[in-house]
Amino acid sequence: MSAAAAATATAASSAKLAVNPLKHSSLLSKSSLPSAFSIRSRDLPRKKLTLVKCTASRDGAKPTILVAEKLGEAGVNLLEKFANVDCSYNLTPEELNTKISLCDALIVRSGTKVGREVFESSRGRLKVVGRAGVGIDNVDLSAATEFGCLVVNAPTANTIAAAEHGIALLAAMARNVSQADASVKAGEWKRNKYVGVSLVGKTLAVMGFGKVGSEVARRAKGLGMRVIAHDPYAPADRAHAIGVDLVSFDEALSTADFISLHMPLTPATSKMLNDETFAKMKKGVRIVNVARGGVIDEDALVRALDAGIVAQAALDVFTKEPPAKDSKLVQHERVTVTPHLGASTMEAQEGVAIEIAEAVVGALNGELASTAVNAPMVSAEVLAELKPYVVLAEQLGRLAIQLVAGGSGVKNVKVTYASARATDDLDTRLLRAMITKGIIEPISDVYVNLVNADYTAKQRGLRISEERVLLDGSPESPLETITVQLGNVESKFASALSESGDVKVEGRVKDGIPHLTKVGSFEVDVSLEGSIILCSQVDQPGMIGTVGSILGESNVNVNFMTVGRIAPRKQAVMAIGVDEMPSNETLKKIGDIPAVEEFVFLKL
Ligand SMILES: NC(=O)C1=CN([C@@H]2O[C@H](COP(=O)(O)OP(=O)(O)OC[C@H]3O[C@@H](n4cnc5c(N)ncnc54)[C@H](O)[C@@H]3O)[C@@H](O)[C@H]2O)C=CC1
Ligand SMILES: O=C(O)C(=O)COP(=O)(O)O
Repeated sequence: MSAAAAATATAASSAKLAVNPLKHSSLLSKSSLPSAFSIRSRDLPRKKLTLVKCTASRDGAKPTILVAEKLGEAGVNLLEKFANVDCSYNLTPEELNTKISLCDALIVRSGTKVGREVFESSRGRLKVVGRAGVGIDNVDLSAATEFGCLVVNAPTANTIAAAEHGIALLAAMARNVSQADASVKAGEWKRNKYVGVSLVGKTLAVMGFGKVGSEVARRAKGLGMRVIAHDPYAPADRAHAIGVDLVSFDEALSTADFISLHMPLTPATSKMLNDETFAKMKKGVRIVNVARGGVIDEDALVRALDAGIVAQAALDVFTKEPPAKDSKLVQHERVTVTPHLGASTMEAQEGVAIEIAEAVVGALNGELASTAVNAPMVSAEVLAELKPYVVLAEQLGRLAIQLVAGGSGVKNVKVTYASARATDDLDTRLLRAMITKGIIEPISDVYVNLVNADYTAKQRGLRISEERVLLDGSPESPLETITVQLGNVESKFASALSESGDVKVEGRVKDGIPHLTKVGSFEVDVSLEGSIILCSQVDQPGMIGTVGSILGESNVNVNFMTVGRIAPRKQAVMAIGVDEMPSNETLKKIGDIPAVEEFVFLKL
């Protein structure tokens, strides 16, 4: 007798009427297909792949999107085709917190602080924050992630606008354009006072060689400048391709005549220009900032200007926006300022509005946003290939947890991916998140999605270890099998225990459809759609017919039936896929069949 069979014998009586206690209720609608054992599962209605779906559209109602800052018309039009759109600008933090509990998505630019209180006030309804621009320093990403709220941005549509504004400020500063303009308008004509400096032949240090930085570099080369760049993460060959040398931070500071800032504001870049770093600069350096005010210690900049270390500065961004009217920095006569206009061109605003509207609508529709900031970004091709495996992963998690007696005690999850693909050619983040979702959602009120899966698992003390088994053969499909094992648990269906005592289920994708292929040590084959009844019995003739008749009499449509057995006439597990939920009475009749030792009903 195998270990599983032995366990079955002891657990059999207590598990006889194991009815699913789960709250998950998304049953497939009743199929119009005839009740026969040979129905192909691909004929059944398919579930949509849902990674971060909003609650409102689950009920069929239109979602509500709050647009809290001016967004280009084309973007608003796009949103209105899909949702109720509330364009309310200049909200106080209190007004925003009140409104947000009625919204599924929020769209902001740089002027709205989306802090923890916003997510708390939304009470779980807010599913997407769209940042209509690049910098997401005004959004509390950890709070968003904790609350399972996806944050997306529009990272490309304003790149050129920001780069052009950087160049505009560079040239305007070097030639005192704004000061001279104000002077002429005040009735003066001071040609000697506003003599500038030339750009050609000067060294420009681009700090942050990303999208904007590299476009600034390209344009500055066109103006005849020597361009160097500092960026700890940028590839040297990309810089070389446009004739730029990547240098260290200190070398950039000490050799530059002009410094242009293009890194994001992060804890690491906060106040990276400060008293100490200004002291390393060439005397008379000129600084342009179209990144974020916070990357400069503004008081230190005033000191550096007064000390003559910095000859001039041109600033589009400030630590606090708008800055105080009497700000020494803003009022400094050698400082040129604009009110955060980097992204403000007609073209960029139109582009950004469309980019963010598409991302937000896509996310509310459950699509994986390619501009997600707090969730794995997976390309459309990879996602298309992984789609059935993502469904398989969630269903295996859902099945495994339902096989555990008192499911909430689960702490250890082992996932094994068997694949002929090289390790770095298989992105398991999505699969892990979906297994986590499948395990946690049936036993809690937490809504798990791709955004908060790892965080939620950690919070609940769920340790998920992943293992790869490298198979021989051609890696046409990304995966052969996924196995989910829950360790140190008791099962309500003892035959689901592996030899090592874990609850174990294995599945694979066949013809694009996820299948359950193993329960404990028993090989089965049932498509993962609808619900499943697992019965353990001594293998004998007539079992399929007996169970089939009970289900048929109760008008429960069977879509699949298989029997996995250790050996003929020994222990067997029968897996029955059903389209409808059988009544308790029907389940009891199955449990009362003398040969049935234990059974369990599992909802997908
Ligand atoms: N003033 C405005 O209206 C606008 C401002 N921006 C700001 O410009 C900045 C850059 O935007 P993109 O180029 O689109 O972003 P990006 O992500 O393409 O580039 C940022 C670059 O900074 C680099 N970086 C990170 N830490 C660094 C460090 N410590 N030192 C040097 N480089 C570092 C990164 O490796 C990356 O290459 C962002 O802060 C964004 O918010 C962007 C658009 C408009
Ligand atoms: O995209 C960015 O990072 C910007 O700074 C642009 O900000 P804005 O959308 O104009 O408030």
